[in-house]
Amino acid sequence: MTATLPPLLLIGGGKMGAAMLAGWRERGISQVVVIDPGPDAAALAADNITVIPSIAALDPGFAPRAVILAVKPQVAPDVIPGLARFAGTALFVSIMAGKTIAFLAGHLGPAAAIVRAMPNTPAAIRQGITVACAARTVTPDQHALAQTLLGAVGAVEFVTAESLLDAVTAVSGGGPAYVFLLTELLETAAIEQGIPPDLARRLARQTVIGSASLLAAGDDPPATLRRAVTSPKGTTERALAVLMDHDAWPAAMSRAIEAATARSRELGETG
Ligand SMILES: NC(=O)C1=CN([C@@H]2O[C@H](COP(=O)(O)OP(=O)(O)OC[C@H]3O[C@@H](n4cnc5c(N)ncnc54)[C@H](O)[C@@H]3O)[C@@H](O)[C@H]2O)C=CC1
Ligand SMILES: O=C(O)[C@@H]1CCC=N1
Repeated sequence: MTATLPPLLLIGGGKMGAAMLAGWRERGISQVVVIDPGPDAAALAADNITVIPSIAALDPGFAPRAVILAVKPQVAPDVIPGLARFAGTALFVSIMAGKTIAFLAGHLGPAAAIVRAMPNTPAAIRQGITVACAARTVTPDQHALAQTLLGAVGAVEFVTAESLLDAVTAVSGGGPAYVFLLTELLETAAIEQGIPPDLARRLARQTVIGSASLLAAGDDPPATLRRAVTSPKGTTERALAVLMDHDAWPAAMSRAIEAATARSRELGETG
């Protein structure tokens, strides 16, 4: 495959790092070095992909055009200072929850070109959505590179207000977890009503898969699709009266998103 991506340095080859790496491979990579000390990281090695345990093992001649930070926010203070030498030449893309552009610039220097981004796990099948915010130091070419790198795993939206990233982290960053919890709860409730566990699992799973596919298949808003299920005086209406009670799902979802947004801000300040 013709390489379309320049040399890249990926810090952290865990769930999100590996998902992005897979997306980049589809685009055609020239060279990617992955730094990850974890026992599973070696499995990421492939043509044009080298895995090393620490920056100390990096070939001093390697000149990445972008450094992608995909470690946990708590690890950031240990790894970022060692990357400052690339700040004059490389774009930095961080997907770490909470960690602000100012925090990164504090370690990399005020001239560093930094994009803070928040993807989500459907990135693993190129169905993710990422919201990104670029520092003023990012050049148009680097902006385009960030779009390409993040766009390799799904849709990308750039925003100018970085403060939105905390709420985005709560909504779409963590969002898949809420959908999976819904699937788990549906299965449990099915079993409570006497449905055999195997069938309960398949019902819950395929209902979520089918519903998401229906959403993807057209332009109808979710409320329209919901109403299409809800026959007047029927069964769904009874269930929705419970779930849509103000103190039930609407309040719980608001509280959940508020709590996650606050935690993202906290991660920015402490870790
Ligand atoms: N999991 C998710 O749904 C999402 C996670 N994120 C963010 O992505 C980042 C990574 O999260 P995950 O991939 O879920 O975590 P993960 O735990 O799967 O991956 C983190 C990787 O970093 C490696 N690592 C640990 N110390 C290191 C070091 N000193 N140098 C290099 N690598 C090191 C670990 O071995 C591991 O492979 C986090 O900052 C998280 O906030 C962003 C969007 C969604
Ligand atoms: O839970 C977390 O902190 C990360 C950020 C969004 C999804 N997972």
